[in-house]
Amino acid sequence: MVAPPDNDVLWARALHYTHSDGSPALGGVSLGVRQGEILAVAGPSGSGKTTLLRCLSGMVRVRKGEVWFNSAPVHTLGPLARERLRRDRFGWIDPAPVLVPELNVWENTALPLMLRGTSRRRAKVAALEWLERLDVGELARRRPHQLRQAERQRVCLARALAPAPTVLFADEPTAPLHRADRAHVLRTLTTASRSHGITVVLATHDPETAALADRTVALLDGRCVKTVHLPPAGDTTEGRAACSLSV
Ligand SMILES: Nc1ncnc2c1ncn2[C@@H]1O[C@H](COP(=O)(O)OP(=O)(O)OP(=O)(O)O)[C@@H](O)[C@H]1O
Repeated sequence: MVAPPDNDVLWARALHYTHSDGSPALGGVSLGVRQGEILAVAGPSGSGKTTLLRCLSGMVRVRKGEVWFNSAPVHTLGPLARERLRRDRFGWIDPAPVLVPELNVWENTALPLMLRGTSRRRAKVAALEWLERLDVGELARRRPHQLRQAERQRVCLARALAPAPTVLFADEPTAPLHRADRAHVLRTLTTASRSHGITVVLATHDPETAALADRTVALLDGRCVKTVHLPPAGDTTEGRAACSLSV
């Protein structure tokens, strides 16, 4: 077993995954994600994006292949160790906003921090800061059922960012949003990632969303078909769109 290159925070080699009913999902995916990078995983519906994120984050154990986080072999960890890794180092955003209905907005946002051992007081401060950044600070005392879908998704984003995860996995995070909300949420996600050095693995089938990433890995039928490298973030939008291919 050979450890991954030092500059990759996350690294996968020859990942295979077949669902319990026999449906094939990944057929030998290899990739590396650098510290602080925003990597888009693009591809049509059913291409394996969600499954890849679930394997990389340790949510499911890969059937064949390797996943490394820094120098830790995630593929050999047991369920408890993977759970701890997800709690302490990773964040996750689902396509549909899922919040605890009995807790108000700031309590939902503070929850991952408190699970990590942060005091309720400090977790509340961090939660309120992130809710403000996402323009939902005034909703802090409301319950999830009192919010619009787009507001709930912003709360989910605040909840994922508040603990400053090393890697944030975002599975179609703007799927339930209108165009204007989508742009705002994506801007917040990319700005937060760059200012806090958070690595983001972003599954999307939307080319506009993928264009915000530093690099895109395209999947088709569970296999990587190409990698698109974009110029550094300081370049113009036109420059970023003119990407190079390294198949
Ligand atoms: N729980 C499951 N049981 C069986 N097959 C599944 C399951 N989840 C996904 N699949 C199948 O695995 C393949 C990959 O699915 P996956 O959800 O990873 O793709 P995706 O690119 O994220 O798609 P989408 O954009 O629609 O979410 C598809 O063929 C899908 O039908």
